[in-house]
This record gives sequence, structure tokens and C-alpha cells, in this order.
Amino acid sequence: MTDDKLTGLRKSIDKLDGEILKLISDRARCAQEVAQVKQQEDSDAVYYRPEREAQVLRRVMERNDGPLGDEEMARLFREIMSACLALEEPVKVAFLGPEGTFTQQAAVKHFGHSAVCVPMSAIDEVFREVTAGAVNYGVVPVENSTEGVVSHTLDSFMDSNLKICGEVVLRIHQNMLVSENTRRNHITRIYSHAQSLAQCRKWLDAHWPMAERVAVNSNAEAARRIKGEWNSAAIAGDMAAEMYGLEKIAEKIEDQPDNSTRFLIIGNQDVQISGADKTSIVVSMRNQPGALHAILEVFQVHNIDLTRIETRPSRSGTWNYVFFIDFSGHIDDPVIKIVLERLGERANDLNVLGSYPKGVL
Ligand SMILES: C=C(O[C@@H]1C=C(C(=O)O)C=C[C@H]1O)C(=O)O
Repeated sequence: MTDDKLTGLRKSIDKLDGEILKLISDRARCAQEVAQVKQQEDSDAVYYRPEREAQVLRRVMERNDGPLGDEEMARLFREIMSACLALEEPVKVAFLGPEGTFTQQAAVKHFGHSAVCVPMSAIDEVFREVTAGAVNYGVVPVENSTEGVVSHTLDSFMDSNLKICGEVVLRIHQNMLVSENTRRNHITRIYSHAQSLAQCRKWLDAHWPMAERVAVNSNAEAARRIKGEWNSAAIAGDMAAEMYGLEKIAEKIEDQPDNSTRFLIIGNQDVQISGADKTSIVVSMRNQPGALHAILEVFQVHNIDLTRIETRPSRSGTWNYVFFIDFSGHIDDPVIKIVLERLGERANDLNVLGSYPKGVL
């Protein structure tokens, strides 16, 4: 009886799979035609459209009635779009490497598995590679919910003409990792990226107060190093653990359970309105009383939601502040145009880094 039921259900699944297969192929053909239309209009046309992809994913999440969760369903569609896009040519993406970093995880989350991800050894190399046209986009970390801003990324924008084309937020879980050579009772050194060490500070104080904490270029680099040392451990994410065949002796050791990192997608593209967008700008002001107030007032008067503001020392003179500001809205929105005009009147210099869809996944 149950065997009959099982056979029947499997038949239904086979039939549905056949339909899904056909529908995905029909969709891929449609996407191919879109590519041809774009190509006919403009031979240099950029096929990848961040605003359209964000709209597709948001619509999937809105229309989904379960039993699969909204994010799960969106992830499946993310992969379908990624594969459709790769039919033309896979998107090439440079990320802060080596292989196995959270930035690679963010790149895959944003572009799907059909993108070609190329590791770079430093943030400014990611910028350089995109500027040189060797890759289409770059992925760099910009802020962590526990530790704050990745100042190196902000500084790189000051020397670059690249645009921000998107953002992606990743939940970050850290693990304490050892290799098969590690003598677990003799761990005297723990490698990780400075941000990760900081994210696990309390856990380390409680469990490994005597071990030396050594900051290296990336978590994946930490994972790689301990392969050859018997007295060291590393702190890194799942991807690095898998990639280097390391054992987790403690999981989710980050001090804040909702620890997450925001990454930016950088490229050469002006992204159109998606309907739920953010804009990032850099404003430089004279160092005079009320400089910050003058900026904030403009946003307040026009009722614009500020999502982040960071101050960095300007490179051009000792007496200037530089503010990195993110806010809701798109540069093509009429009210944002007015806001930018007003800010321009008050600032020494104003540079729009880009308008882009708010992270969907
Ligand atoms: C099909 C298009 O081009 C690309 C592929 C998409 C898709 O598979 O849905 C969406 C946006 C673009 O990255 C389009 O612009 O509609």
C-alpha cells in the first residue's frame, strides 16, 4: 500500500521535473533573445542588469506561498538567472581572496555559481582589476555589524572612478579550526584576519587567553598557514574549513550572534532604478563648526533615510573632513536630485559613488 503511494508520488515528481526542465529551458531561450535585442541596440551593451535581477528576486519572494521559504526560493532563482546569464558569457568577478574567504561567499551569493570568481590578494587589487577591464565586477567588504567600517575599502574609493553597482549582506559565522598536525593541547598561536579576531575577542579571552593572536591578510590565509604548524589554530568560516580540510573544534564563536558583513559590488555601470535603491556619496567639507550639521539638515528637510555615515581623514589637506554617506533613494529620483544639489552648494566637493538596488538575498 505505502509502496503504491510512493510510486505514485515519484511519478508525480518525475512529471513535475519534466515541466520544470522545459520551463527553465524556455526561460533560458527568452534570456538569450534579450541578449540579442540588447546586442542589436548597442554592440557594447552590458548584458548583466542588477536592477532587473533585484526586481526578479523580489517578485519571487513576494509571490512565494511556501512550503519553501522566501530566501530559499529566491536562491534557486538566483542560480537560474546566473546560468541564463552565463549562456552569453559568464560574468567575471574579482574578489578579496584567497579562495575560501567570506568575500568569495558574498560573490557567489550575489552572482550565483555560474559566475567566474577570481581571487585577488588585496582590496586595491580588486579595484585595479575592475578598472583595467580584466574582470566585469569586483566584490569588497565595506562594513561589519560588530567591528564597523573596512576603512581600506573606503580609502580605495577616494582614488577610483569605479561605481557601486550593488550590495550584499552575509551572516558571518566563525569557527576555531585545527589541522591534522595540530597538537590541540599546545596551541600557542591563533591566526585570523584582524576583523575576525576582533569579532571573537570575548570568546578568545574566555577560552584561549594565553595564545598569541596573529592578524594575517585573510581568514583563508590563516587556514592555509596552520597546515604546516603543529602549535597553531585558525579562526575562519565554513568555506575556508572545507577548502583546506580543517576540523572545527568550536563553531559559531563570534561574540555577536547576528554578526554580518556588508559587501559592495564595484563596476563601471550606472544602474537604473529598481524600486528599492540606495545611493552612496562622498562629501568633503571644510573643518568648521556645523559642517556635519549642514549635511544632515539637507537629508532631514527632504525626509531622506540615512543608512550610514562614516568620517575619514581627507588625503588632500589637513583641514578637510570626508564623509561617506549611504541613503535610501536613487539619483534619478526627483527628490534625490534636489538633495544632491543642496549638498553640492554646501560641500567643498561631492562625488556620487553610485545608486544601486538594496541587497535582496
Ligand atoms: C534577461 C535579461 O538580462 C539578464 C538576465 C536576467 C534574467 O535571467 O532574468 C536578468 C537581468 C540580466 O542580468 C534582462 O535584462 O531582462
